[in-house]
Amino acid sequence: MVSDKIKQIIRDVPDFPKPGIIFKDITPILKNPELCNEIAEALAEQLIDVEIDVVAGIESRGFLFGLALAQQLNVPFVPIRKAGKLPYKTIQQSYDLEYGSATLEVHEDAFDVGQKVLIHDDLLATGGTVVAASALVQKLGAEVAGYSFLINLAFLNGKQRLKAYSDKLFSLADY
Ligand SMILES: O=P(O)(O)OC[C@H]1O[C@H](OP(=O)(O)OP(=O)(O)O)[C@H](O)[C@@H]1O
Ligand SMILES: Nc1ncnc2[nH]cnc12
Repeated sequence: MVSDKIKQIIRDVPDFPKPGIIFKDITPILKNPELCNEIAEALAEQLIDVEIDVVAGIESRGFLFGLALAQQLNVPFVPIRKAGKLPYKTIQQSYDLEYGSATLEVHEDAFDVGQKVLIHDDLLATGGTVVAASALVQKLGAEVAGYSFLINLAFLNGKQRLKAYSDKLFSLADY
């Protein structure tokens, strides 16, 4: 199964980027094109019953499979980026994550009012990052259609924080 393959190939790096964090390193996945294809297909398969107009991926690891997922679903892709990277007019949202804090931005014309936006990232930890992304989606008058991750660190209970936006949460490998 794809979840077993992901768990086998991921590298745990203790104390990165801070003492006490066990970092889930997905770079070994990227060296395996067959598994990358399988993951993109499995992400799309999980979403078969979800109405989705756009996939939004979060910089940077959310870009890796976000575009592949959008192509599988045949819908547009929107990059949600860290502050200062997007060239046109943006809106911003600051947040805390498992090991720090940051600001996310999206172009102000990224979504149309009422569009159903699937938020994709590689990993759900505390949920701070995707909550900020959800706030950006809502600020532009669009709706969060659901969330898609390769990995859910379920012991950190990020899911609880997402319920205010959508209870549709999909992941391929849970810890
Ligand atoms: O659920 P949270 O506690 O918010 O943490 C999850 C976020 O942390 C990581 O990103 P990071 O900010 O390290 O950036 P990167 O993708 O550029 O490595 C990961 O890719 C998620 O976006
Ligand atoms: N433990 C972790 N491993 C990889 N990325 C993360 N983002 C937040 N927590 C993480």
